[in-house]
Amino acid sequence: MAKQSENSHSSTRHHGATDNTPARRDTKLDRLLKNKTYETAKERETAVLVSVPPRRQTEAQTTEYLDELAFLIETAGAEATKRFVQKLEKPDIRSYVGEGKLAEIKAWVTHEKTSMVVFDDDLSPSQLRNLEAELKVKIVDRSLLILDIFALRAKSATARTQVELAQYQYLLPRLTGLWTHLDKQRGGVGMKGPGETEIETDRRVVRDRIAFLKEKLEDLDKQAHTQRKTRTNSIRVALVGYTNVGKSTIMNLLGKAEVFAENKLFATVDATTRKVVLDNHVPFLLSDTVGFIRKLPTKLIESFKSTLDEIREADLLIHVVDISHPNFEEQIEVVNETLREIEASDKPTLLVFNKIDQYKSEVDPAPNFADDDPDQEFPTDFSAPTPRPPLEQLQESYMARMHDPVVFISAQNKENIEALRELLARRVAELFQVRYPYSQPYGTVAE
Ligand SMILES: Nc1nc2c(ncn2[C@@H]2O[C@H](COP(=O)(O)OP(=O)(O)OP(=O)(O)O)[C@@H](O)[C@H]2O)c(=O)[nH]1
Ligand SMILES: [Mg+2]
Repeated sequence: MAKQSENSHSSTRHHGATDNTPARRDTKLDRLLKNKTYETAKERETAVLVSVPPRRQTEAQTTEYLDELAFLIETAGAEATKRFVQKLEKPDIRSYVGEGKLAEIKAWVTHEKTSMVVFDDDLSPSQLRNLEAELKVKIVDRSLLILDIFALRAKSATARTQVELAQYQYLLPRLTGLWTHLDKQRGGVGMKGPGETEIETDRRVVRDRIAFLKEKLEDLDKQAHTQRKTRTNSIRVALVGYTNVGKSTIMNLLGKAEVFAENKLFATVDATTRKVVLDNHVPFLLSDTVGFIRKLPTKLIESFKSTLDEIREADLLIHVVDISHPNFEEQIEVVNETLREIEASDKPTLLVFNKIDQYKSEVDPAPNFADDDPDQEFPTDFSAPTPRPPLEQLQESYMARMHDPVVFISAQNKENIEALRELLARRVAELFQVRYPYSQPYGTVAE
């Protein structure tokens, strides 16, 4: 099989998703030159991506999902070098992919430098074991990858405890024989979880640890709850949305906060709250929260209860959407679905379409993956770009369609921010009136 760089034909890739165009050769030599010193040039781990899309899934969707997986891998500090796709009715119960595809992956892994194989789904404990035995490299599934990124990002005691809890819950059913033959390859992506000794101890120890972490979280929760109680008489607003849509950037704009914003997935894992006073309007509390993503592991949602409380207890949600993303409509759905899951879907909501500066009314088609073509990351379909409506038309249609107020902005270029401020101030004032009919908003709002 010819060595080929990761599929690079989708111009829908963006946000810095892995971009290995043949033109932009990033050879080992280039990297060494960049790093100057040979000895200290630490090589990035390389990852092979595997996806088993259901037959009804379009090629464009498959590419988008793989782009997102490549972006997650990049965020975790590794590089996606190859993609394997196999359309199946449902994943193989034994090895996730079929026998033939597994042999193909094995051939690649054996001949090309590969640190890990990453699956765009969760694997059952037995699939994980079988794949490890067969491929003899690190096997990372979607939950493990997301947990790894969360572990990198979590800073506060609460977030760290939440991540640790989710890691142990992930580990528990996978204890038997896990990673035993991989001791030498420990470290790097997918391995930031509990250390060697814990992995080798029995389930009881892990269960004890889970119980301990749950108790610790309860304590932290009580403290947070008491803190929140002191913020009486304030309307609480929470920024929600898919990961990387610009929530923290908006938080920084409105709240004059210094929240970490970055073109990486899950830049924010800790919740941050700031008091916001817009000119002479009613002050309110604004919280920035963790972003959502498709197939967010349920266990992770459960263990992030305290962070998600910020959303659950909010009076108003600002649902931020990245309109420049080709999949933005599906992302809206993922966010709405997650809100339903955490029982926060019936709150008043402002829909904020961000990144209008980057909106393109034409999106290049995704490459067409042929089912039985072994080199299927190569596109076989170069049809015309998919047209999308001009921004004005999209705005009109959304404004007419949604029952929630809608505003279109560019947080980066500070475009239309005044409209957002006005809308927000008006909604907060209305909510304040309903909630505290006998209160004066000014001077009564506690920090
Ligand atoms: N082009 C453009 N980029 C933007 C805009 N707003 C934010 N960004 C960029 O988008 C990236 C993600 O922004 P964040 O504010 O970190 O997004 P987030 O929603 O907080 O992301 P997570 O915390 O990872 O869920 C950053 O590189 C921002 O600079 C915008 O209006 N236009
Ligand atoms: Mg953020």
